[in-house]
Amino acid sequence: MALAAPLFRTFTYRVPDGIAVPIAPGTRVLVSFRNRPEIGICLGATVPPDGITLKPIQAVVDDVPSLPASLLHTGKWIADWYAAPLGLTLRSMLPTALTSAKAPAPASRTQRMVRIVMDLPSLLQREQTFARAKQQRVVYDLLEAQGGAAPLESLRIQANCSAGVFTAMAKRGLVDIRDEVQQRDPFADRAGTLPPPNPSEAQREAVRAILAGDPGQVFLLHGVTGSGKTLVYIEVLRAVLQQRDKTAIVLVPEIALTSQTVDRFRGAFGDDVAVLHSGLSDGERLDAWQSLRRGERRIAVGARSALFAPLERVGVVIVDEEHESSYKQSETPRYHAREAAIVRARAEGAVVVLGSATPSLETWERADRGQAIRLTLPDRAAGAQLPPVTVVDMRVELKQAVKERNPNAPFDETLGVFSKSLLVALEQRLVRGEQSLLLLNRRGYSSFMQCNACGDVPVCPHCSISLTYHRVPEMLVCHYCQHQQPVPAVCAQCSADTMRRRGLGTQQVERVLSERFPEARIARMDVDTTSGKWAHTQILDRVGRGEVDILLGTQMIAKGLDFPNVTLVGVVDADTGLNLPDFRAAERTFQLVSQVAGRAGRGPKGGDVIIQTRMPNSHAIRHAITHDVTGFVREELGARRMPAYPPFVSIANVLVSGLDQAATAATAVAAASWVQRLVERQGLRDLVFVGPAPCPIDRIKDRWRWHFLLKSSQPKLMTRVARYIAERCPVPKMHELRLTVDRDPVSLL
Ligand SMILES: Nc1ncnc2c1ncn2[C@@H]1O[C@H](COP(=O)(O)OP(=O)(O)OP(=O)(O)O)[C@@H](O)[C@H]1O
Ligand SMILES: [Zn+2]
Repeated sequence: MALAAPLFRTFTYRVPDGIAVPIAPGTRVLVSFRNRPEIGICLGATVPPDGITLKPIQAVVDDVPSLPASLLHTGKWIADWYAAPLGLTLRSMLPTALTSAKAPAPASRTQRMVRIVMDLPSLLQREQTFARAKQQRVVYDLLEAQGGAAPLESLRIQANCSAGVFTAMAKRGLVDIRDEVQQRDPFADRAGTLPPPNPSEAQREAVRAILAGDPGQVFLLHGVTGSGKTLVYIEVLRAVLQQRDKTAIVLVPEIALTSQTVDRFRGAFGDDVAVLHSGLSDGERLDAWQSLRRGERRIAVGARSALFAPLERVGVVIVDEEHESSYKQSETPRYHAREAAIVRARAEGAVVVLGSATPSLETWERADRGQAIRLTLPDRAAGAQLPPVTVVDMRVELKQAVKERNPNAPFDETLGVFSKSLLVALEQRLVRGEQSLLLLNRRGYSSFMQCNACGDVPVCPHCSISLTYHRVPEMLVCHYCQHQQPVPAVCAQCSADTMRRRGLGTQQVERVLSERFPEARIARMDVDTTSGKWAHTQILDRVGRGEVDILLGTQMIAKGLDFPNVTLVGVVDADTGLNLPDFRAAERTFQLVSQVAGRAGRGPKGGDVIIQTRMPNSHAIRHAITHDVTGFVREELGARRMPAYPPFVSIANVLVSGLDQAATAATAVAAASWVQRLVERQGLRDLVFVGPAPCPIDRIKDRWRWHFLLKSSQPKLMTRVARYIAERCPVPKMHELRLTVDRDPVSLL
């Protein structure tokens, strides 16, 4: 039996009289473990060794196994491949309500909401209204950035103020406060979408090929942005459900950001769709799970973990935007949902469709090797064209601007933020009543502060990372641990009053924009404006209804959005991720820039893309400009051969962390030589070893971090070694030292 403990072993219990045998594998049973009631998952029967008294099972909880054979198989594969304890893995595949020996608490149905009732559009009005009420101003600005309404509790935490501030604002008639029944699952009753259009010949061809696939066959559906991949999915689902009487799983990167796509599935299949999203309470999640289990709903749509939907007779597993790194789980079990999807589909005899306009190098290679069939949608649907892309070299732009600048004029804040051509293009859109999207993948106001005299940069006391300057509310914030501290008036090192803000964040772009275009309706979408449960969906719905002229945001706005009235996409700074010390930096940048560019010109009005960069010659940017995936992949694959990186080798990142710097370093060095000895003893020639060294971010949340990398061209060997390390590598029991093995990591920071 498997129990949810961080141990690489299984447990044996006795089946007492009165409980029917055999108990089917995948069945939940109640046992006593460490003197506490726990839910265990039966794996099978064994012959117990002589002379050992076994504890009895207390009860069998399921009448049919909670984990059917294909899921149990997938769980075992995940535990094996990613070197994770089986019990923890199986637990993470089931809804919380099913793995706790206690009943789930009912979810609270109401929450206190704050809404703006008095509009203060101009800066002057705001300065007057909030002359001496600084905290009220902060709350007001926060509310506005979140679309005018937000839960009181989340605002209070963000503004770091007392509840009295809200009461005072309500008294002044600025906001309204009331208890509202929490919006129920917004996917349960969203307005229906139009019936899907008729598929084009290219789409029909892809559907035919997928439906003709052998059981377990993997397809790469490579369709340019706006080519209508969703319609291909819908037609495949229709055939699988109606003609073959089977079920289906659809994975999307993040439900909140892909509400449009989800709406289309619901529009086509109505209540046959169970939407599994993170906003569900434990009870709601259980309901959804059971409706799938009983066969009342036949399509599970959700992020990563929807892969574990308890469906039987699965005919197809679709992974939309398969290149997204959110498919990798960042805690144990550290599985990649795309890879696990292939394993489950094989066990079910289902086909797999991996869809993307910018496929991952792993999937591209898989198709090159013949392990996936490549299907291509080369053109946009309904005759739309891919938008032309203009590049602005911001180095040249700035030089020019400085040269032309009138020394007597006041400092122009748009300098260095917007190029002339982007400003002109934005202006045109506003005049024509069209919409624009602006990407800047950095939240906050300024990325960091620096002393002009001594060069000192305030860093987080808990992490090796500079603090980001936030203006609303005004704070220095750590983006890794959420630590906040007041903005220093003088330098902590040299006491000079010369602290300057450097680097651009979304809050600053929003401010510059609203000053430059005071009449424009601007919405900002980043982590800070989307803390409310349905905030993402609300912002996107407003864009869809035409209530937003300019949507500004981080990578959140680059995922699958389909708004025909968006005729301009601007990338404020394409270089934010390009210099990260990670072998995937170029791939990520190429995908992000290509994806956001692909949001433009999806309707009959066409569209333009303007990309601002200081590195116009990097291959990530060059190929994104021409929408050239093949060109990018060819060049990037070349760079991954020497030194070897995925997809040419399998890698595992072994991370050692702990509270004491010296002990962490010593443990990492000892672990590395332990592995080195293992490699030598076993004569493992196909195992390359890099490190140990401090991680690029060598401290997060007070924990020091060291790592070393293992590379091998033999996945089986990697599985054995990774597991051996996770299970056996000695780690001293002090300073909270911890060793984790991250197989196929998506980030090396
Ligand atoms: N055969 C068709 N005829 C008319 N319109 C279509 C057809 N197929 C798709 N469309 C429309 O084209 C638009 C783009 O489709 P969709 O959002 O599925 O693209 P996509 O391939 O997922 O793109 P991306 O990768 O950029 O998200 C949608 O508005 C869709 O309704
Ligand atoms: Zn921190």
